[in-house]
Amino acid sequence: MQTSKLRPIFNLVALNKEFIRTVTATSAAVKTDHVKPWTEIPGPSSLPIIGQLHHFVVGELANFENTEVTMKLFEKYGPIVRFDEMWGKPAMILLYEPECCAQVLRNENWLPIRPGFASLEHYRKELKRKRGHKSRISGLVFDHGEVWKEFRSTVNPVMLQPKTIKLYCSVLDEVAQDMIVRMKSLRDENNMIKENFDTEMNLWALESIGTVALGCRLNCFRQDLPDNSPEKQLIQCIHDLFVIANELDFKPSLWRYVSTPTYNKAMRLYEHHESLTKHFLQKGIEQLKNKTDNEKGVLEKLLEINEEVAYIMASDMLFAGVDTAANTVTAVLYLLAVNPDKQDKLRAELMSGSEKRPYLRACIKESIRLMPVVSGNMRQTTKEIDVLGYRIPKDMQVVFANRDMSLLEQYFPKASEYIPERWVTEKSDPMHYGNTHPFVYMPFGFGARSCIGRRIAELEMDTFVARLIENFKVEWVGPPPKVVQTSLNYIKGPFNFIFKDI
Ligand code: HEM
Repeated sequence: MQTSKLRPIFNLVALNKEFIRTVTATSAAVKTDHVKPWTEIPGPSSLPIIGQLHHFVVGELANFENTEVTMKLFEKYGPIVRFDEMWGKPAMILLYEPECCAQVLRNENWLPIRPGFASLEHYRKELKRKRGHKSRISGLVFDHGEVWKEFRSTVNPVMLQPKTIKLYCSVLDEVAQDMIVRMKSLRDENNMIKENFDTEMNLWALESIGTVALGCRLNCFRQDLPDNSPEKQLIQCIHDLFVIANELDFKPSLWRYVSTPTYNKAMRLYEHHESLTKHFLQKGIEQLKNKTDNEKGVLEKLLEINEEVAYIMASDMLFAGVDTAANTVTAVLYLLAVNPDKQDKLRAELMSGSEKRPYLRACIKESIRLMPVVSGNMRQTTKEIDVLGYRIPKDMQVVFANRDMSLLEQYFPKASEYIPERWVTEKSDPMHYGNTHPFVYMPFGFGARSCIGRRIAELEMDTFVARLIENFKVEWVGPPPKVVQTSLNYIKGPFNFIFKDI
Protein backbone atom coordinates (compact mmCIF):
# COMPACT_ATOMS: atom_id res chain seq x y z
CA MET A 1 0.00 0.00 0.00
CA GLN A 2 1.33 3.50 -0.84
CA THR A 3 1.44 5.82 2.16
CA SER A 4 1.05 9.54 1.57
CA LYS A 5 4.71 10.09 2.53
CA LEU A 6 5.87 7.64 -0.08
CA ARG A 7 3.54 8.84 -2.81
CA PRO A 8 5.96 11.42 -4.28
CA ILE A 9 8.55 8.66 -4.67
CA PHE A 10 6.07 6.37 -6.40
CA ASN A 11 5.03 9.23 -8.63
CA LEU A 12 8.66 9.81 -9.60
CA VAL A 13 9.04 6.14 -10.42
CA ALA A 14 5.85 6.20 -12.44
CA LEU A 15 7.06 9.30 -14.29
CA ASN A 16 10.36 7.63 -14.94
CA LYS A 17 8.60 4.55 -16.31
CA GLU A 18 6.35 6.72 -18.50
CA PHE A 19 9.35 8.64 -19.86
CA ILE A 20 11.12 5.38 -20.52
CA ARG A 21 8.12 3.94 -22.38
CA THR A 22 7.95 7.05 -24.58
CA VAL A 23 11.63 7.04 -25.38
CA THR A 24 11.57 3.31 -26.01
CA ALA A 25 8.66 3.67 -28.41
CA THR A 26 10.53 6.20 -30.51
CA SER A 27 14.13 5.15 -30.38
CA ALA A 28 15.59 3.22 -27.51
CA ALA A 29 18.99 4.77 -27.32
CA VAL A 30 19.64 7.40 -29.94
CA LYS A 31 22.00 10.17 -28.82
CA THR A 32 20.00 13.30 -28.06
CA ASP A 33 20.70 16.60 -26.34
CA HIS A 34 18.03 16.06 -23.69
CA VAL A 35 19.58 13.29 -21.73
CA LYS A 36 20.11 13.11 -18.01
CA PRO A 37 23.37 12.05 -16.36
CA TRP A 38 23.57 8.38 -15.39
CA THR A 39 23.62 9.36 -11.72
CA GLU A 40 19.91 10.19 -12.08
CA ILE A 41 19.00 6.67 -13.13
CA PRO A 42 16.59 5.32 -10.51
CA GLY A 43 17.87 2.77 -8.03
CA PRO A 44 18.17 1.97 -4.33
CA SER A 45 18.83 5.15 -2.36
CA SER A 46 22.41 6.16 -1.61
CA LEU A 47 23.70 7.61 1.68
CA PRO A 48 26.86 9.68 2.15
CA ILE A 49 30.00 7.55 2.65
CA ILE A 50 28.23 4.18 2.80
CA GLY A 51 26.38 4.58 -0.51
CA GLN A 52 23.87 1.75 -1.03
CA LEU A 53 25.53 -0.54 1.50
CA HIS A 54 22.63 -0.46 3.96
CA HIS A 55 20.38 -2.08 1.35
CA PHE A 56 22.64 -5.14 1.34
CA VAL A 57 22.20 -5.42 5.11
CA VAL A 58 18.50 -4.82 5.69
CA GLY A 59 17.07 -3.31 2.52
CA GLU A 60 16.00 -4.39 -0.92
CA LEU A 61 19.41 -5.88 -1.80
CA ALA A 62 19.67 -8.06 1.29
CA ASN A 63 19.09 -11.68 0.44
CA PHE A 64 20.66 -11.16 -2.99
CA GLU A 65 20.92 -14.95 -3.24
CA ASN A 66 17.17 -14.94 -3.85
CA THR A 67 16.56 -14.94 -7.60
CA GLU A 68 13.51 -12.69 -7.16
CA VAL A 69 15.51 -9.68 -5.95
CA THR A 70 16.29 -8.29 -9.40
CA MET A 71 12.72 -8.80 -10.64
CA LYS A 72 11.55 -6.75 -7.66
CA LEU A 73 13.99 -3.98 -8.62
CA PHE A 74 12.49 -3.97 -12.12
CA GLU A 75 8.96 -3.73 -10.71
CA LYS A 76 9.99 -0.87 -8.45
CA TYR A 77 12.32 1.19 -10.64
CA GLY A 78 11.55 0.24 -14.24
CA PRO A 79 13.78 -1.05 -17.04
CA ILE A 80 16.99 0.69 -15.99
CA VAL A 81 18.40 0.55 -12.46
CA ARG A 82 21.50 2.15 -10.97
CA PHE A 83 24.01 0.62 -8.54
CA ASP A 84 26.57 3.04 -7.14
CA GLU A 85 30.29 2.49 -6.79
CA MET A 86 31.03 0.80 -3.46
CA TRP A 87 34.42 0.24 -1.83
CA GLY A 88 36.22 0.12 -5.15
CA LYS A 89 33.55 -2.06 -6.76
CA PRO A 90 32.62 -0.03 -9.85
CA ALA A 91 29.14 1.41 -10.39
CA MET A 92 26.79 -0.75 -12.44
CA ILE A 93 23.64 -0.36 -14.49
CA LEU A 94 21.04 -3.07 -14.79
CA LEU A 95 19.05 -3.15 -18.05
CA TYR A 96 15.73 -4.91 -18.62
CA GLU A 97 14.92 -3.55 -22.07
CA PRO A 98 16.09 -5.76 -24.98
CA GLU A 99 16.48 -3.05 -27.61
CA CYS A 100 18.74 -1.14 -25.20
CA CYS A 101 20.73 -4.30 -24.47
CA ALA A 102 21.11 -4.68 -28.24
CA GLN A 103 22.32 -1.15 -28.54
CA VAL A 104 24.94 -1.49 -25.81
CA LEU A 105 26.15 -4.81 -27.25
CA ARG A 106 26.21 -3.59 -30.84
CA ASN A 107 28.07 -0.45 -29.85
CA GLU A 108 31.00 -2.49 -28.56
CA ASN A 109 34.23 -2.04 -30.41
CA TRP A 110 36.21 -5.06 -31.65
CA LEU A 111 37.44 -5.81 -28.18
CA PRO A 112 34.36 -6.35 -26.00
CA ILE A 113 35.01 -6.25 -22.29
CA ARG A 114 33.05 -8.55 -19.96
CA PRO A 115 33.83 -7.52 -16.36
CA GLY A 116 33.21 -9.73 -13.34
CA PHE A 117 35.52 -12.14 -11.53
CA ALA A 118 37.79 -9.22 -10.59
CA SER A 119 39.33 -11.19 -7.72
CA LEU A 120 40.30 -14.07 -10.00
CA GLU A 121 41.65 -11.57 -12.50
CA HIS A 122 43.64 -9.99 -9.67
CA TYR A 123 45.05 -13.42 -8.73
CA ARG A 124 46.05 -14.35 -12.25
CA LYS A 125 47.32 -10.94 -13.34
CA GLU A 126 48.78 -9.32 -10.25
CA LEU A 127 49.49 -11.84 -7.53
CA LYS A 128 51.01 -14.46 -9.84
CA ARG A 129 53.13 -11.91 -11.65
CA LYS A 130 54.38 -10.59 -8.32
CA ARG A 131 55.43 -14.17 -7.57
CA GLY A 132 57.45 -14.22 -10.78
CA HIS A 133 54.99 -15.83 -13.20
CA LYS A 134 55.93 -14.55 -16.65
CA SER A 135 52.93 -15.30 -18.92
CA ARG A 136 50.92 -12.42 -20.40
CA ILE A 137 47.86 -14.63 -20.85
CA SER A 138 45.37 -15.32 -18.05
CA GLY A 139 42.57 -16.97 -20.04
CA LEU A 140 39.45 -16.14 -22.03
CA VAL A 141 37.30 -15.52 -18.99
CA PHE A 142 39.67 -12.94 -17.49
CA ASP A 143 41.67 -11.28 -20.27
CA HIS A 144 40.60 -8.23 -22.20
CA GLY A 145 41.83 -6.11 -25.09
CA GLU A 146 44.52 -7.32 -27.47
CA VAL A 147 45.64 -10.16 -25.15
CA TRP A 148 42.10 -11.63 -25.17
CA LYS A 149 41.74 -11.14 -28.94
CA GLU A 150 45.03 -12.86 -29.71
CA PHE A 151 44.20 -15.83 -27.50
CA ARG A 152 40.60 -16.13 -28.72
CA SER A 153 41.68 -16.03 -32.39
CA THR A 154 44.23 -18.74 -31.63
CA VAL A 155 41.75 -21.11 -29.98
CA ASN A 156 38.57 -20.33 -32.00
CA PRO A 157 39.51 -22.53 -35.00
CA VAL A 158 40.06 -25.47 -32.64
CA MET A 159 37.18 -24.95 -30.23
CA LEU A 160 34.49 -23.98 -32.73
CA GLN A 161 35.17 -26.37 -35.58
CA PRO A 162 32.07 -28.60 -35.95
CA LYS A 163 34.23 -31.45 -37.30
CA THR A 164 36.39 -31.41 -34.15
CA ILE A 165 33.37 -31.22 -31.82
CA LYS A 166 31.71 -34.17 -33.65
CA LEU A 167 34.67 -36.34 -32.67
CA TYR A 168 33.32 -36.31 -29.11
CA CYS A 169 29.86 -37.75 -29.91
CA SER A 170 30.70 -41.31 -29.05
CA VAL A 171 32.88 -40.67 -26.00
CA LEU A 172 30.24 -38.30 -24.56
CA ASP A 173 27.63 -40.98 -25.13
CA GLU A 174 29.89 -43.45 -23.34
CA VAL A 175 30.10 -41.00 -20.41
CA ALA A 176 26.31 -40.56 -20.42
CA GLN A 177 25.69 -44.32 -20.41
CA ASP A 178 28.22 -44.87 -17.62
CA MET A 179 26.47 -42.19 -15.60
CA ILE A 180 23.13 -43.92 -16.10
CA VAL A 181 24.63 -47.15 -14.73
CA ARG A 182 26.00 -45.21 -11.77
CA MET A 183 22.65 -43.52 -11.11
CA LYS A 184 20.88 -46.88 -11.19
CA SER A 185 23.27 -48.18 -8.57
CA LEU A 186 22.91 -45.08 -6.39
CA ARG A 187 19.10 -45.18 -6.18
CA ASP A 188 17.54 -46.09 -2.84
CA GLU A 189 14.51 -48.34 -2.35
CA ASN A 190 12.25 -45.46 -3.47
CA ASN A 191 14.24 -44.94 -6.68
CA MET A 192 15.59 -41.66 -5.33
CA ILE A 193 19.13 -40.26 -5.20
CA LYS A 194 18.76 -37.89 -2.30
CA GLU A 195 22.36 -37.73 -1.16
CA ASN A 196 24.54 -35.23 -3.05
CA PHE A 197 22.63 -35.34 -6.32
CA ASP A 198 24.30 -32.02 -7.24
CA THR A 199 27.77 -33.57 -6.80
CA GLU A 200 26.67 -36.45 -9.00
CA MET A 201 25.66 -34.04 -11.78
CA ASN A 202 28.98 -32.24 -11.37
CA LEU A 203 30.82 -35.55 -11.67
CA TRP A 204 29.01 -36.19 -14.97
CA ALA A 205 29.86 -32.65 -16.20
CA LEU A 206 33.52 -32.94 -15.16
CA GLU A 207 33.87 -36.37 -16.78
CA SER A 208 32.28 -34.95 -19.96
CA ILE A 209 34.30 -31.75 -20.27
CA GLY A 210 37.41 -33.70 -19.23
CA THR A 211 37.17 -35.76 -22.42
CA VAL A 212 37.47 -32.53 -24.42
CA ALA A 213 39.81 -30.44 -22.27
CA LEU A 214 42.14 -33.24 -21.22
CA GLY A 215 41.57 -35.77 -23.99
CA CYS A 216 40.96 -38.64 -21.61
CA ARG A 217 38.46 -40.26 -19.30
CA LEU A 218 39.02 -39.09 -15.76
CA ASN A 219 37.08 -42.03 -14.31
CA CYS A 220 35.07 -39.85 -11.93
CA PHE A 221 32.41 -42.60 -11.66
CA ARG A 222 34.60 -45.10 -9.86
CA GLN A 223 32.63 -46.38 -6.86
CA ASP A 224 35.77 -46.21 -4.71
CA LEU A 225 36.54 -42.57 -5.57
CA PRO A 226 37.57 -41.10 -2.19
CA ASP A 227 36.24 -37.74 -1.06
CA ASN A 228 39.76 -36.32 -1.11
CA SER A 229 40.46 -37.56 -4.66
CA PRO A 230 41.65 -34.87 -7.08
CA GLU A 231 38.36 -35.31 -9.04
CA LYS A 232 36.16 -34.56 -6.04
CA GLN A 233 38.52 -31.82 -4.89
CA LEU A 234 38.26 -30.17 -8.30
CA ILE A 235 34.45 -30.27 -8.25
CA GLN A 236 34.35 -28.74 -4.78
CA CYS A 237 36.98 -26.19 -5.76
CA ILE A 238 35.10 -25.01 -8.89
CA HIS A 239 31.91 -24.66 -6.87
CA ASP A 240 33.70 -22.73 -4.10
CA LEU A 241 35.32 -20.48 -6.71
CA PHE A 242 31.98 -19.32 -8.08
CA VAL A 243 30.57 -18.79 -4.60
CA ILE A 244 33.57 -16.87 -3.27
CA ALA A 245 33.83 -14.79 -6.45
CA ASN A 246 30.26 -13.73 -5.76
CA GLU A 247 31.21 -12.56 -2.24
CA LEU A 248 34.25 -10.62 -3.46
CA ASP A 249 33.21 -9.38 -6.88
CA PHE A 250 29.46 -8.95 -6.93
CA LYS A 251 28.84 -7.83 -3.35
CA PRO A 252 30.43 -4.97 -1.40
CA SER A 253 33.80 -6.15 -0.12
CA LEU A 254 36.91 -4.43 1.21
CA TRP A 255 39.39 -6.80 -0.47
CA ARG A 256 40.54 -4.12 -2.89
CA TYR A 257 42.00 -2.21 0.09
CA VAL A 258 42.91 -4.86 2.65
CA SER A 259 43.50 -8.59 2.61
CA THR A 260 40.26 -9.79 4.20
CA PRO A 261 39.93 -13.43 5.38
CA THR A 262 37.61 -14.12 2.38
CA TYR A 263 40.22 -12.65 0.04
CA ASN A 264 42.95 -14.86 1.52
CA LYS A 265 40.71 -17.91 1.24
CA ALA A 266 39.94 -17.02 -2.39
CA MET A 267 43.61 -16.71 -3.30
CA ARG A 268 44.28 -20.14 -1.79
CA LEU A 269 41.34 -21.57 -3.73
CA TYR A 270 42.55 -20.09 -7.02
CA GLU A 271 45.98 -21.58 -6.44
CA HIS A 272 44.42 -24.93 -5.62
CA HIS A 273 42.36 -24.86 -8.83
CA GLU A 274 45.52 -24.20 -10.78
CA SER A 275 47.47 -27.06 -9.30
CA LEU A 276 44.53 -29.46 -9.81
CA THR A 277 44.22 -28.37 -13.46
CA LYS A 278 47.94 -28.98 -13.96
CA HIS A 279 47.59 -32.42 -12.38
CA PHE A 280 44.79 -33.38 -14.78
CA LEU A 281 46.48 -31.89 -17.82
CA GLN A 282 49.56 -33.93 -17.07
CA LYS A 283 47.35 -37.01 -16.88
CA GLY A 284 45.84 -36.09 -20.28
CA ILE A 285 49.24 -35.59 -21.90
CA GLU A 286 50.44 -38.96 -20.53
CA GLN A 287 47.40 -40.75 -21.96
CA LEU A 288 47.92 -39.14 -25.37
CA LYS A 289 51.17 -41.05 -25.63
CA ASN A 290 49.21 -44.33 -25.75
CA LYS A 291 46.68 -43.10 -28.30
CA THR A 292 46.24 -45.34 -31.32
CA ASP A 293 43.94 -43.44 -33.74
CA ASN A 294 44.98 -40.53 -35.96
CA GLU A 295 42.05 -38.17 -35.29
CA LYS A 296 43.27 -35.09 -33.48
CA GLY A 297 41.05 -33.79 -30.73
CA VAL A 298 40.95 -30.41 -28.98
CA LEU A 299 43.85 -31.08 -26.59
CA GLU A 300 46.18 -32.38 -29.30
CA LYS A 301 45.43 -29.46 -31.57
CA LEU A 302 45.98 -26.99 -28.73
CA LEU A 303 49.22 -28.72 -27.74
CA GLU A 304 50.39 -28.31 -31.32
CA ILE A 305 50.05 -24.56 -30.83
CA ASN A 306 51.91 -24.77 -27.53
CA GLU A 307 51.62 -26.27 -24.08
CA GLU A 308 50.73 -22.99 -22.42
CA VAL A 309 47.76 -22.40 -24.73
CA ALA A 310 46.59 -25.96 -24.03
CA TYR A 311 46.95 -25.48 -20.28
CA ILE A 312 45.15 -22.13 -20.18
CA MET A 313 42.28 -23.30 -22.39
CA ALA A 314 41.91 -26.50 -20.35
CA SER A 315 41.82 -24.43 -17.21
CA ASP A 316 39.10 -22.18 -18.70
CA MET A 317 37.08 -25.21 -19.74
CA LEU A 318 37.34 -26.79 -16.29
CA PHE A 319 36.33 -23.49 -14.70
CA ALA A 320 33.44 -22.57 -17.04
CA GLY A 321 32.19 -25.96 -18.18
CA VAL A 322 31.29 -27.93 -15.05
CA ASP A 323 28.75 -26.17 -12.85
CA THR A 324 27.09 -24.57 -15.90
CA ALA A 325 26.28 -27.84 -17.64
CA ALA A 326 25.45 -29.70 -14.40
CA ASN A 327 22.90 -27.14 -13.20
CA THR A 328 21.34 -26.87 -16.64
CA VAL A 329 20.76 -30.63 -16.83
CA THR A 330 19.27 -30.57 -13.31
CA ALA A 331 16.87 -27.83 -14.44
CA VAL A 332 15.87 -29.85 -17.53
CA LEU A 333 15.24 -32.93 -15.40
CA TYR A 334 13.15 -31.01 -12.88
CA LEU A 335 11.01 -29.31 -15.53
CA LEU A 336 10.44 -32.56 -17.42
CA ALA A 337 9.57 -34.29 -14.15
CA VAL A 338 6.86 -31.77 -13.31
CA ASN A 339 5.60 -31.69 -16.90
CA PRO A 340 5.06 -35.42 -17.58
CA ASP A 341 3.21 -34.82 -20.89
CA LYS A 342 6.28 -33.02 -22.27
CA GLN A 343 8.51 -35.79 -20.96
CA ASP A 344 6.38 -38.43 -22.71
CA LYS A 345 6.50 -36.44 -25.94
CA LEU A 346 10.29 -36.18 -25.69
CA ARG A 347 10.62 -39.90 -24.99
CA ALA A 348 8.50 -40.69 -28.05
CA GLU A 349 10.84 -38.58 -30.19
CA LEU A 350 13.92 -40.28 -28.74
CA MET A 351 12.48 -43.78 -29.14
CA SER A 352 11.45 -43.09 -32.75
CA GLY A 353 15.08 -43.56 -33.71
CA SER A 354 15.03 -40.45 -35.87
CA GLU A 355 18.43 -38.80 -36.21
CA LYS A 356 16.87 -35.34 -35.92
CA ARG A 357 15.65 -34.54 -32.43
CA PRO A 358 14.17 -31.03 -32.49
CA TYR A 359 11.99 -31.55 -29.42
CA LEU A 360 15.02 -32.49 -27.34
CA ARG A 361 16.70 -29.18 -28.22
CA ALA A 362 13.41 -27.38 -27.56
CA CYS A 363 13.09 -28.93 -24.07
CA ILE A 364 16.61 -27.81 -23.18
CA LYS A 365 16.11 -24.29 -24.55
CA GLU A 366 12.85 -23.90 -22.67
CA SER A 367 14.48 -25.13 -19.45
CA ILE A 368 17.27 -22.58 -19.86
CA ARG A 369 14.64 -19.87 -20.36
CA LEU A 370 12.81 -20.73 -17.14
CA MET A 371 15.75 -21.80 -14.95
CA PRO A 372 18.96 -20.45 -16.48
CA VAL A 373 22.28 -21.11 -14.79
CA VAL A 374 23.41 -17.59 -15.73
CA SER A 375 21.05 -14.75 -14.79
CA GLY A 376 22.42 -12.33 -17.33
CA ASN A 377 25.45 -11.12 -19.12
CA MET A 378 27.67 -8.10 -18.61
CA ARG A 379 29.74 -5.61 -20.55
CA GLN A 380 31.91 -2.61 -19.81
CA THR A 381 31.02 0.15 -22.26
CA THR A 382 33.79 1.04 -24.67
CA LYS A 383 32.25 4.39 -25.55
CA GLU A 384 29.69 6.88 -24.24
CA ILE A 385 26.12 5.89 -25.08
CA ASP A 386 22.60 7.25 -24.43
CA VAL A 387 20.13 4.72 -23.13
CA LEU A 388 16.49 5.35 -22.18
CA GLY A 389 17.15 9.05 -21.75
CA TYR A 390 20.33 8.70 -19.69
CA ARG A 391 23.94 9.24 -20.74
CA ILE A 392 26.04 6.20 -19.85
CA PRO A 393 29.74 7.05 -19.80
CA LYS A 394 32.55 4.97 -21.28
CA ASP A 395 33.90 2.23 -18.94
CA MET A 396 30.57 1.76 -17.16
CA GLN A 397 29.53 -1.78 -16.24
CA VAL A 398 26.18 -2.74 -17.73
CA VAL A 399 24.31 -5.92 -16.82
CA PHE A 400 21.63 -7.39 -19.09
CA ALA A 401 18.86 -8.99 -17.05
CA ASN A 402 18.16 -11.81 -19.50
CA ARG A 403 16.61 -14.19 -16.98
CA ASP A 404 14.10 -11.59 -15.77
CA MET A 405 13.24 -10.45 -19.31
CA SER A 406 12.67 -14.06 -20.38
CA LEU A 407 10.09 -14.41 -17.61
CA LEU A 408 8.03 -11.42 -18.73
CA GLU A 409 4.72 -12.02 -20.48
CA GLN A 410 5.40 -9.21 -22.93
CA TYR A 411 8.26 -11.21 -24.42
CA PHE A 412 7.17 -14.81 -23.99
CA PRO A 413 3.40 -15.49 -23.87
CA LYS A 414 2.49 -17.78 -20.95
CA ALA A 415 5.96 -16.94 -19.69
CA SER A 416 5.81 -18.95 -16.47
CA GLU A 417 4.75 -22.16 -18.24
CA TYR A 418 7.07 -24.86 -19.59
CA ILE A 419 6.21 -24.92 -23.29
CA PRO A 420 9.06 -26.41 -25.36
CA GLU A 421 6.72 -26.21 -28.38
CA ARG A 422 7.43 -22.46 -28.67
CA TRP A 423 10.90 -23.35 -29.99
CA VAL A 424 9.64 -25.66 -32.74
CA THR A 425 6.24 -24.30 -33.74
CA GLU A 426 5.40 -22.58 -37.08
CA LYS A 427 6.49 -18.98 -37.50
CA SER A 428 2.85 -17.93 -37.89
CA ASP A 429 2.02 -19.25 -34.39
CA PRO A 430 1.83 -16.38 -31.86
CA MET A 431 3.81 -18.61 -29.48
CA HIS A 432 6.75 -18.87 -31.89
CA TYR A 433 9.95 -17.79 -30.12
CA GLY A 434 10.88 -15.67 -33.11
CA ASN A 435 8.16 -13.19 -32.17
CA THR A 436 10.19 -11.95 -29.26
CA HIS A 437 13.15 -9.60 -29.38
CA PRO A 438 16.34 -11.62 -30.01
CA PHE A 439 18.19 -9.88 -27.15
CA VAL A 440 15.76 -11.12 -24.47
CA TYR A 441 16.99 -14.71 -24.38
CA MET A 442 20.77 -15.00 -24.85
CA PRO A 443 21.96 -17.86 -22.66
CA PHE A 444 25.35 -18.10 -24.30
CA GLY A 445 26.04 -14.39 -24.62
CA PHE A 446 26.73 -12.31 -27.68
CA GLY A 447 29.18 -11.74 -30.48
CA ALA A 448 32.93 -12.27 -30.51
CA ARG A 449 32.97 -12.81 -26.75
CA SER A 450 30.13 -15.33 -26.63
CA CYS A 451 30.53 -18.73 -24.95
CA ILE A 452 33.28 -20.66 -26.69
CA GLY A 453 32.00 -23.87 -25.13
CA ARG A 454 28.44 -23.59 -26.46
CA ARG A 455 28.64 -26.37 -29.06
CA ILE A 456 30.41 -28.66 -26.60
CA ALA A 457 27.89 -27.90 -23.85
CA GLU A 458 24.96 -28.52 -26.21
CA LEU A 459 26.38 -31.83 -27.38
CA GLU A 460 27.06 -32.97 -23.80
CA MET A 461 23.60 -31.97 -22.58
CA ASP A 462 21.69 -33.37 -25.60
CA THR A 463 23.48 -36.69 -25.23
CA PHE A 464 22.96 -37.02 -21.48
CA VAL A 465 19.35 -35.80 -21.35
CA ALA A 466 18.48 -38.20 -24.19
CA ARG A 467 19.97 -41.15 -22.29
CA LEU A 468 18.26 -40.09 -19.05
CA ILE A 469 14.81 -39.91 -20.62
CA GLU A 470 15.31 -43.14 -22.56
CA ASN A 471 16.20 -44.94 -19.35
CA PHE A 472 14.07 -43.34 -16.67
CA LYS A 473 10.59 -42.06 -16.11
CA VAL A 474 11.54 -39.04 -14.04
CA GLU A 475 9.19 -37.77 -11.34
CA TRP A 476 9.45 -35.12 -8.64
CA VAL A 477 7.74 -35.07 -5.25
CA GLY A 478 7.19 -32.09 -2.99
CA PRO A 479 7.79 -28.38 -3.42
CA PRO A 480 10.01 -26.94 -6.18
CA PRO A 481 13.74 -26.84 -5.47
CA LYS A 482 15.30 -23.66 -4.15
CA VAL A 483 17.55 -21.77 -6.54
CA VAL A 484 20.39 -19.80 -4.97
CA GLN A 485 21.87 -16.97 -6.99
CA THR A 486 25.62 -16.43 -6.69
CA SER A 487 27.82 -15.84 -9.76
CA LEU A 488 25.79 -18.77 -11.13
CA ASN A 489 22.30 -19.95 -10.21
CA TYR A 490 22.60 -23.13 -8.16
CA ILE A 491 19.70 -25.54 -7.77
CA LYS A 492 19.75 -26.72 -4.17
CA GLY A 493 18.50 -29.88 -2.52
CA PRO A 494 16.59 -31.71 -1.26
CA PHE A 495 16.57 -33.33 -4.70
CA ASN A 496 13.23 -35.10 -4.75
CA PHE A 497 13.64 -36.88 -8.06
CA ILE A 498 12.30 -40.38 -8.57
CA PHE A 499 13.99 -42.34 -11.34
CA LYS A 500 11.79 -45.26 -12.40
CA ASP A 501 13.15 -47.71 -14.94
CA ILE A 502 11.46 -47.55 -18.33
C1 HEM B 1 24.89 -24.62 -20.14
C2 HEM B 1 26.16 -24.40 -20.27
C3 HEM B 1 26.79 -23.04 -20.47
C4 HEM B 1 26.24 -21.79 -20.43
C5 HEM B 1 24.79 -21.41 -20.17
C6 HEM B 1 27.31 -20.84 -20.68
C7 HEM B 1 27.15 -19.47 -20.74
C8 HEM B 1 28.16 -18.57 -21.01
C9 HEM B 1 27.99 -17.14 -21.09
C10 HEM B 1 26.68 -16.40 -20.89
C11 HEM B 1 29.20 -16.60 -21.34
C12 HEM B 1 29.50 -15.10 -21.51
C13 HEM B 1 29.40 -14.77 -22.99
C14 HEM B 1 29.51 -13.29 -23.34
O1 HEM B 1 30.18 -12.55 -22.61
O2 HEM B 1 28.90 -12.85 -24.32
C15 HEM B 1 30.16 -17.68 -21.44
C16 HEM B 1 31.51 -17.51 -21.69
C17 HEM B 1 32.41 -18.55 -21.72
N1 HEM B 1 32.11 -19.90 -21.61
FE1 HEM B 1 30.29 -20.74 -21.37
N2 HEM B 1 28.47 -21.53 -20.86
C18 HEM B 1 28.20 -22.88 -20.75
C19 HEM B 1 29.08 -23.92 -20.88
C20 HEM B 1 30.42 -23.78 -21.16
C21 HEM B 1 31.33 -24.88 -21.37
C22 HEM B 1 30.97 -26.37 -21.37
C23 HEM B 1 32.56 -24.33 -21.57
C24 HEM B 1 33.84 -25.07 -21.80
C25 HEM B 1 34.29 -25.32 -22.98
C26 HEM B 1 32.42 -22.88 -21.50
C27 HEM B 1 33.44 -21.98 -21.65
C28 HEM B 1 33.29 -20.59 -21.68
C29 HEM B 1 34.40 -19.66 -21.83
C30 HEM B 1 35.87 -20.02 -21.91
C31 HEM B 1 33.85 -18.38 -21.87
C32 HEM B 1 34.58 -17.05 -22.02
C33 HEM B 1 34.59 -16.68 -23.51
C34 HEM B 1 35.30 -15.35 -23.83
O3 HEM B 1 35.20 -14.42 -23.03
O4 HEM B 1 35.93 -15.27 -24.89
N3 HEM B 1 31.10 -22.59 -21.26
N4 HEM B 1 29.48 -18.88 -21.23
